[in-house]
Amino acid sequence: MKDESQRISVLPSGSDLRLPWHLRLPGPLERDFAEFFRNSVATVAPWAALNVILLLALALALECYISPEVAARTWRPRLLCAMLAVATILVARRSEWRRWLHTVSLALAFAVALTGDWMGVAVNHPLGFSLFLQTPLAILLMSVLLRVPFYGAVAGSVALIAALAASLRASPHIGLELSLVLLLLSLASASMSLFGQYIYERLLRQHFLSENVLFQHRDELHSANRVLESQATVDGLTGCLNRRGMEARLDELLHGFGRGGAGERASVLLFDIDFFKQYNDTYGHQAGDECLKTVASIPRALTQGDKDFVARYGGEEFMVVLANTSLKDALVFAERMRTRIEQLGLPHSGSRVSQVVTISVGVVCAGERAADATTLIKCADEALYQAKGAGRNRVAYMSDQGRVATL
Ligand SMILES: Nc1nc2c(ncn2[C@@H]2O[C@H](COP(=O)(O)OP(=O)(O)OP(=O)(O)O)[C@@H](O)[C@H]2O)c(=O)[nH]1
Repeated sequence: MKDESQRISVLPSGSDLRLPWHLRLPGPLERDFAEFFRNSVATVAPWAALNVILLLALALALECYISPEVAARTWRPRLLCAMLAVATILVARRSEWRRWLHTVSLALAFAVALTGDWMGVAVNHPLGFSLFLQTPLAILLMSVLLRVPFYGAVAGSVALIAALAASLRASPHIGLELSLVLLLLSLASASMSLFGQYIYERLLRQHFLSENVLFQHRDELHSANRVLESQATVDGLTGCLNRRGMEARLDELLHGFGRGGAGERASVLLFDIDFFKQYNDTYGHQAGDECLKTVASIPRALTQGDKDFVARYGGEEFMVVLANTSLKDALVFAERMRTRIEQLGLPHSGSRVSQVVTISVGVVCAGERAADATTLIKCADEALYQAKGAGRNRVAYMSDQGRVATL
């Protein structure tokens, strides 16, 4: 039951994915989102800016056609706007300048609206009021095309509408009614484009948040799996591989034979502590556990190869597998291990062979006539049995001919 709840807790929960109404993401996610947002806007911003340049050119052409005097006043402000549009294209395309994208986009929208206001006040022509329409167009440009972030677009829209109101008041050619119509149009444009911008940014943030949370949980899931995997193959008391881990590693090693993996040899050493039952009876089960841990630390310290390993085969029985090791070398290892454990000097008054803890070892080598894991373990067990029978605290081995001898 406990395991099940732990497993479920690594999956995303609803609260991880809930985006607040004000759109702000928690902590560093907000910074990451800003970059993600800028990069997504950068792909459309150059086309939006190009669109602005074309419209500015068309407006100027129309002004030249209707009234060359008006065009003589408006070409400079229109050129300024076109230059800012070019700057927007450049900033969007260069990744090292991209952090300025929203600032330049805002500057372009302000330039379009404010030059419109200025021209509307300066130009005296029956169609001059249309110049004030650049404000609602600039608001649309800022939110819908250049995708300035929502709060920037709100502030920008308020400032542009205030500037329009001031310009209309200052204009000697525009009456109150027309002023109200123009203001209403700008307000309508602002409310619709800001609403659209809010929805768009919300969807984008939600998508970003979901992906991030899922990635995060996937990583958590992977590390939890790694922990579970190691728990399933490692013995909790000694830190050696458990029997399941041992079987997997030994199979892997033996399957590598003939594929140039770990060479064509491997030696298997099976050992157990002499008179361990008496040790438990004398010193208690807990001291027995400590003794197992200390004894296991010796072969773990002695094994060096990547493919060598030590496993707790069961109870007080351990297995050492030495990859690419001949019988001769395995016997040297076994003898060294036996001596080191004896030299630990762990008192064992219940033992009938020594005053300290000792081990008996059975060794077998999988050579050219490579055996399967079961046969190898059976042979090592037979050798261990002989070591016990020959008086314990010694190493016995099975030769290539299948004969058992003690050292
Ligand atoms: N403390 C402790 N004891 C264990 C553990 N696993 C097995 N044992 C004990 O190990 C003892 C093994 O006893 P036996 O199989 O009779 O072997 P032995 O007394 O070592 O005798 P020989 O192997 O013939 O020298 C048993 O008493 C088990 O209870 C463990 O995890 N902790």
